[in-house]
Amino acid sequence: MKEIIRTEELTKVFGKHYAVDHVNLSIKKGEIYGFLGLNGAGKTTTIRMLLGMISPTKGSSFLDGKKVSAGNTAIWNEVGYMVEAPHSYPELTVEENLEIVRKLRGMKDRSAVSRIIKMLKLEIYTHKKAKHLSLGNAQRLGIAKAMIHQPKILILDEPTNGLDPAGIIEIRKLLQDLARNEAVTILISSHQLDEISKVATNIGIINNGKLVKEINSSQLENQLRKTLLLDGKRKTEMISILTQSGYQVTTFSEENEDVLEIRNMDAIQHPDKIATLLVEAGHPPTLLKIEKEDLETYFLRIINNGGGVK
Ligand SMILES: Nc1ncnc2c1ncn2[C@@H]1O[C@H](COP(=O)(O)OP(=O)(O)OP(=O)(O)O)[C@@H](O)[C@H]1O
Repeated sequence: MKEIIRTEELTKVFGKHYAVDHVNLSIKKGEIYGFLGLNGAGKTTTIRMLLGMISPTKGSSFLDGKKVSAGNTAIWNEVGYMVEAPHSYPELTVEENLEIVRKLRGMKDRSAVSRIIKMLKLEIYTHKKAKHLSLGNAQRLGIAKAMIHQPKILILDEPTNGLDPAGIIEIRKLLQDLARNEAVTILISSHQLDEISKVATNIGIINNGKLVKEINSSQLENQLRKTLLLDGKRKTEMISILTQSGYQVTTFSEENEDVLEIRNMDAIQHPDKIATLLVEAGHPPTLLKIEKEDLETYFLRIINNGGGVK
C-alpha cells in the first residue's frame, strides 16, 4: 500500500527541550493512524511540522511523496487539517464561515458548503453565529472546514474534544467511512487510548517527544496483560503450594484487601488446574478470576516502560 504520510528523524528542539525527538512515521493510504500521547508529549508539535506551520530543527516530512517545506504549496489541495481549538469567525454564521473557506480554497462548486454542512450534521445550525455554537458543534464546524475540499489526507488534532458520546460516535463513523470508502488517509491525535482504539487501524504512542510504540490496533487486545487473581482463607499456605508447583505468586491489593496474583500463562490458560491443586491440598480458593488490563493502564505502562512491553 502506498505511503502517504512520512516523517524521517523529525525533531524539534525548543531551547534545550526536545519537544519531538527523531520521530519516524510511515502511514499508508486509507489508514487511520491514532497518534497518542499525554499532554505535552509532542503531538501538536509533530502535526505542526507535518503541515509546514513550523520548521523542524532536524529531519523532514513528506505528504504523498512531496517534501513539506514553506515554499511547497502544491500539496495543500490534498490536505485537510484542524490543529488544536477550531477557530472560526465568531460573528459569522456556520454557512458564512464555510463559504469563506470555500472561496479561500478557490473552489468553484458552491454546493460544497451545503454538502459538508449535511455531512457533519450541522443543518440546523446553518444560520447560527459561530460564537453561539456549543463546544461540540464548534468542533464539528472545524472538521467541516478541514474537509470541505474532500482532501485525500486529513490531519486532526484531538478532533473529538468537547463532543458528547453521540457526537464522538458520529465522527468515528465519518472517519471510518472516509478511510474505507474514499481511501482518505487520516492522522488523528488523542490522549485517550480507549477512544482512539475504536477508530484507528494503527496506533503510535509518543512520550517525551519519542515514538515509544507502534501497534496495529488488531494486535492491541493480545498486548493487554492478563492476570489470575486468587483469594482464600489461608493465603500463606496457598502461596507455598503454588510456589512449590512452579507458579510465581505475588500479593496484590484490591479495594484494601490483599489478593494473590499469578501471571504465568499456564495458570491464565488453565485456571482449573490451579483450582484443583488448591482443593486437593485442602485450601480451596474463594476467588478465582482472570483480570485483563484496561487500555488506559496499558497506555501508562507503555509510557512508564519507555515502550518496551514487559
Ligand atoms: N513554541 C513553543 N516554545 C517552547 N516550548 C514549546 C512550544 N510549543 C510546544 N512546546 C513544548 O513542547 C512540548 C510538546 O508540546 P506539544 O504541544 O507538542 O504537546 P502535545 O502532545 O500536543 O500536548 P497537548 O495534548 O497538551 O496538546 C511541551 O513540553 C511544550 O511545552
